[in-house]
Amino acid sequence: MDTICPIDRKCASQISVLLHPPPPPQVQEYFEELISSRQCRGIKVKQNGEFGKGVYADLDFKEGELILKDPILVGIQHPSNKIDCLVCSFCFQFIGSIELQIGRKLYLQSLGVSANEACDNEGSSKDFCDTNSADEEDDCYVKECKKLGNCASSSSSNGKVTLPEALVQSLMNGELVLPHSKTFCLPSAIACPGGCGEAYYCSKKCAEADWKSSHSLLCTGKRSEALSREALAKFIQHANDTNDIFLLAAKAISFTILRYRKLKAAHLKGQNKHTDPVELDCLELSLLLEAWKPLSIGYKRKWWECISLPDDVDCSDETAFRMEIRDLAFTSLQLLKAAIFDQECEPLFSLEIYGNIIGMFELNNLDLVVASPVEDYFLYIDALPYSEKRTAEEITQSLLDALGDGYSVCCQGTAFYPLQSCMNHSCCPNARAFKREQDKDGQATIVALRPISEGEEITISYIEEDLPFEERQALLADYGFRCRCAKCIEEETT
Ligand SMILES: C[S@@+](CC[C@H](N)C(=O)[O-])C[C@H]1O[C@@H](n2cnc3c(N)ncnc32)[C@H](O)[C@@H]1O
Repeated sequence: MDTICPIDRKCASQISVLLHPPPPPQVQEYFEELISSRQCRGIKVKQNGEFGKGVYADLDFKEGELILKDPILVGIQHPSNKIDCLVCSFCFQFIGSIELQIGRKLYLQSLGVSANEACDNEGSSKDFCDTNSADEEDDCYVKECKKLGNCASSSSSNGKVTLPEALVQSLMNGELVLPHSKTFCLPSAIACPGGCGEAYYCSKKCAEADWKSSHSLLCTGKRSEALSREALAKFIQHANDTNDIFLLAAKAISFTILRYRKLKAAHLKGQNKHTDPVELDCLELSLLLEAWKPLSIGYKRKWWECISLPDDVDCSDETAFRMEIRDLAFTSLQLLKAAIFDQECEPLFSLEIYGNIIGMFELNNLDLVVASPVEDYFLYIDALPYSEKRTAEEITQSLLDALGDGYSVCCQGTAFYPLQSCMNHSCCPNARAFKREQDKDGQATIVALRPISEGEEITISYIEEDLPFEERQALLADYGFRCRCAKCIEEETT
């Protein structure tokens, strides 16, 4: 395949500007605004530390204290995890009800839907589910669930106990209310306003925010703003078959295009529409740079250059391996281009930018994890006083047996967090990403591991920090660097 990307050459100068971080005062201003909009107190981003940017304490923190809650800039739930957990496609909190979570999973299980098959449903269109009623939303979800099942193989031999279909249906449609489930109330599932039947939300606010942020271009439903829904379905299918990081890259590109369009509309409002073509080019580039700013801040390298060599690839095959990764990215990019290309944002469709976006995720992303309320529910039942527990278990035990180990699967994905991604690594960190009892969505939550004094750098560990020195360095090679924290420097020299 010819992997020369014509846009790389055509837009070389714009690409170079996009890949150059904005000047320090602009970066500083961006972070100050971001920090003031977050649930955090006393942190600042400094740009010229030993390892480039870093986050520093602006106040003293006590051990266990919350340092930062960082909302996601772009994130995805892994497609294979969608069978296990129904979560809001914007904030990633669990939605529906305990009954729906369990029923949906048992239903898909009974159809033999495997993780990969669950991803194959992308692109199928579905009537718009325009309703506010929780019951109707759930019913609408049941239909979608059936469709997910229909396109999967129907071999239901998964070794788990199967329950009567009517019981599973009654869990999904809300007819069966499980004992004590009201203690674990979840927001109703609201269908995507574009009608894709793929995205669900915890609230209209999240549905609108996702639509405006990126989903309007990436929705496969009737109201999609994509150039071609068929092309979009092909792009999604390719990502599901190869690497779901392409779905996240598509979100980053859609996010930038939509921001660009909004900025341009605001700029042109009330202005002379007949701007000189040269002026218009300059204007478009400066608006694109502004739209791209939240992503320009992230530390970047090209994906095929920074990805570490898998164990099963011999060193002598390294060049071929990196070329293969580059080819794969190029194929994905061509599919995305056919689906959502925007001439005014052409540089975003260069292989150079696509590779850097994915490389940025590779080097900066944090695992997106949200604990399952279904696990909490079964633990709660287990902890009830003896007679209450026995009564409840007359209904719940068969469900637990049918779910098997899968009852506790949490929401899993990957996300880019604008402030957390500025935190440097230390093998002796003073903070960590840690979800507390009350943290029910996908935001990154950073808490102090020990007292931190004003002025100290806030560091987290990207890996299991208690491993021996060489193992730590090997793991950090996946993040593209050799650790030079105090602990590593000391251990290297002794
Ligand atoms: C997630 S970014 C952290 C923010 C980054 N310093 C920046 O300027 O954007 C991770 C990158 O920071 C640098 N880094 C972080 N911790 C480090 C450490 N302990 N030793 C050496 N380099 C480190 C590496 O270049 C790494 O790839």
